[in-house]
Amino acid sequence: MTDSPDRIYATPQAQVSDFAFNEDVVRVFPDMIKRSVPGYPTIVENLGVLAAQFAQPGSALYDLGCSLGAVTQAMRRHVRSEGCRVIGVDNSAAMVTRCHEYLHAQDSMFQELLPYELIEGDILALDFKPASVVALNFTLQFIEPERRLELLTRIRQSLLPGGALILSEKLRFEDEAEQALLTDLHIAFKRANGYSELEIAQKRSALENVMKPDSLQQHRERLLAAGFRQVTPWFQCLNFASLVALP
Ligand SMILES: Nc1ncnc2c1ncn2[C@@H]1O[C@H](C[S@+](CC[C@H]([NH3+])C(=O)[O-])CC(=O)[O-])[C@@H](O)[C@H]1O
Ligand SMILES: O=C(O)C(=O)Cc1ccccc1
Repeated sequence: MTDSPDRIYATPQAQVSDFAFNEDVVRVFPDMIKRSVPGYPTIVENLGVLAAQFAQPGSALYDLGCSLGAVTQAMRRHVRSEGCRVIGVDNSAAMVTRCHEYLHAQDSMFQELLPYELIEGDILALDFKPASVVALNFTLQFIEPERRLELLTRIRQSLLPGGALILSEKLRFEDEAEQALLTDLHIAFKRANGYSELEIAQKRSALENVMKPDSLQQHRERLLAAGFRQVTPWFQCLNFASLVALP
């Protein structure tokens, strides 16, 4: 389980196919996400701290679109509330298989971790248990835009008093100049992390039809429409942000 370097887009492809969370991506995912998402390690670690703050005894903590379980691991390390369990959900079989291995490894390294459950399935079809913490860490942007409100409404309905939704996303900016500046800075971040111009361009084209970021205002309005009463950004690094939404 070493971090294999991401070279997926390093060679020219005649036609770049749509990005998918398949076995090739799973193999390099820890390296890919660290080198592509500014602030990712800080967000993940602090998600554990936030989860500990909002966790209610005897409730479920969801990691929706858990990939390899980085957020699940952070929650298991930080949360001390009695009778909680972390439920990781992802619809990529390749991710879930590898996620099991990472969580077993965590179990062998630490004691007194929260129990966990992994579900291979679509978060749009999930039957939510009463939850105190729900994390959507860079997952909502991969959900069809017209289904986002329905998902957030179901999350809101499953949240217990004192709980929270933590939503991390790549942001889009309505102001053209701001969008251009932060896009350029994100490309500079990728370049600084060793990605070539070809890798950056091919990945951008692979993500075009698959990942659809919203603006902060769209997120805020949709969260309020879903029934959340307070929406507070707690982190932003370039065009990547994380919000806490309270029921
Ligand atoms: N409908 C769906 N149902 C379930 N899973 C889904 C769905 N759509 C996409 N996914 C899953 O959501 C994850 C998004 S990655 C999350 C990173 C992680 N949270 C992390 O903190 O490391 C974000 C990124 O790579 O930028 C993938 O594993 C998909 O299979
Ligand atoms: O690479 C990008 O441009 C991104 O916006 C983030 C990302 C990170 C990992 C998988 C898919 C998208």
